[in-house]
Amino acid sequence: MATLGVTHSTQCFPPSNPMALMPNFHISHSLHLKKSFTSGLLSLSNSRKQPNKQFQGELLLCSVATPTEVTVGFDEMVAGTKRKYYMLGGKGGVGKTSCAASLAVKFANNGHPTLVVSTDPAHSLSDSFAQDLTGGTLVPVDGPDSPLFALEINPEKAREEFRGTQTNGGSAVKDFMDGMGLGMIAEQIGELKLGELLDTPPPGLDEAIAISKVMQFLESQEYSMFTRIIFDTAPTGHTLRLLSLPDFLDASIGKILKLRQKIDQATSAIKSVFGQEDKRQDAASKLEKLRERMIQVRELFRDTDSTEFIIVTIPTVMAINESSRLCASLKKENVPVKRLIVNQVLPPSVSDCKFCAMKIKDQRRALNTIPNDPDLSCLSLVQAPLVDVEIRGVPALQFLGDIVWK
Ligand SMILES: Nc1ncnc2c1ncn2[C@@H]1O[C@H](COP(=O)(O)OP(=O)(O)OP(=O)(O)O)[C@@H](O)[C@H]1O
Repeated sequence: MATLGVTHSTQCFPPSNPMALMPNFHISHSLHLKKSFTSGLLSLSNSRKQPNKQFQGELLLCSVATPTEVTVGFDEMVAGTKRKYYMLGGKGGVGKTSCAASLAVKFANNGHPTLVVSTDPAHSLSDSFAQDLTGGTLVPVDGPDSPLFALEINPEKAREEFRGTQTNGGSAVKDFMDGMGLGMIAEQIGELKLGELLDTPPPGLDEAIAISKVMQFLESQEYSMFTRIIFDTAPTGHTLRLLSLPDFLDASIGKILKLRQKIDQATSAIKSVFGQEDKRQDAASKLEKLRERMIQVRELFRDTDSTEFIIVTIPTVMAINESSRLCASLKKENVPVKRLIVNQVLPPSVSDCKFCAMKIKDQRRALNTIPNDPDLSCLSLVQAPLVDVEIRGVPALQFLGDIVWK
């Protein structure tokens, strides 16, 4: 079956020709979409009769400029059977889920048993795969050649465990100290933000716990088959908070535990009177566990051998600016980032639609800011076209994946 495809080049900035930022769309017969994903993609239905016709518009020939350039195509992503983690993040609504799901399908079709996980509280993986993935367990996705499983993890539910720690631990410590007349130490603990930590968990904690839960799953034999793990993360703000969270928690929990230890030692003779020893121990060990998990998440995010953070954006100045800030924060935190996906790029218009012409111009203007951006300019740029149907279901994701992941 001849179906539509769109080819484009993977780019690296700065370009030799900064104007050469419009995508080069080709029609190809190379895609074989399973089932019937044959709608008028890219409004190019007429061109189906003219395979290999190259569309109007400038070639996207942003050449490689830096001598340190690393090839970051799909070949590099797919190579090897050692487990790799890909985190996709960016502004809300830019297409993170569509890109994450399409990457998962592509890995699975290239022989990798793959797990795609959503840690965004507003899940859309189910919608993307057109399959019910709710329930917090691994669900097999029908269609790809190798096993593909998806998991929508409920970050709030994952936090319940920690909520338990907050309630038990908080009241146990407070009651205990009130009873002992240790108001001064209570104040000290207050300064250590114990109350804050226990009453209002810092932003990013939900997602960090969700990620650490997935990592726990993955340690078990049952899940050892997965060689590619993709995280569809929550929008940028959450990611930024998540990145700084482990250090904050590490320091706070560490101080809290140290102080508790001191209190426990000082009052060991009479603390059994309060009958809360078990509860306190439990709270302390949960806090300790939480700290260990946060350290694990921090290490995962910074592991250049196994992890890559991929920024997804759209060609608007606002989204690109936000991506730049995200990129700067990721770099500052030593999170490996090499790729920028610019999604929903309009194909050059063949009609005399004024709105389209204006929109294309506007997108081009936004795209032109990338080569001059100090943080984004060193990333490898991949452009994905805006298609004229919603990307839903495995055949559609396979189609998108073959465009984006080359
Ligand atoms: N290249 C594209 N062409 C056409 N539609 C697209 C494209 N990419 C994404 N979409 C559509 O845009 C909508 C939002 O996409 P998606 O859910 O992947 O974004 P998101 O960044 O994960 O959103 P959120 O931040 O809300 O989780 C969906 O309806 C999706 O089908």
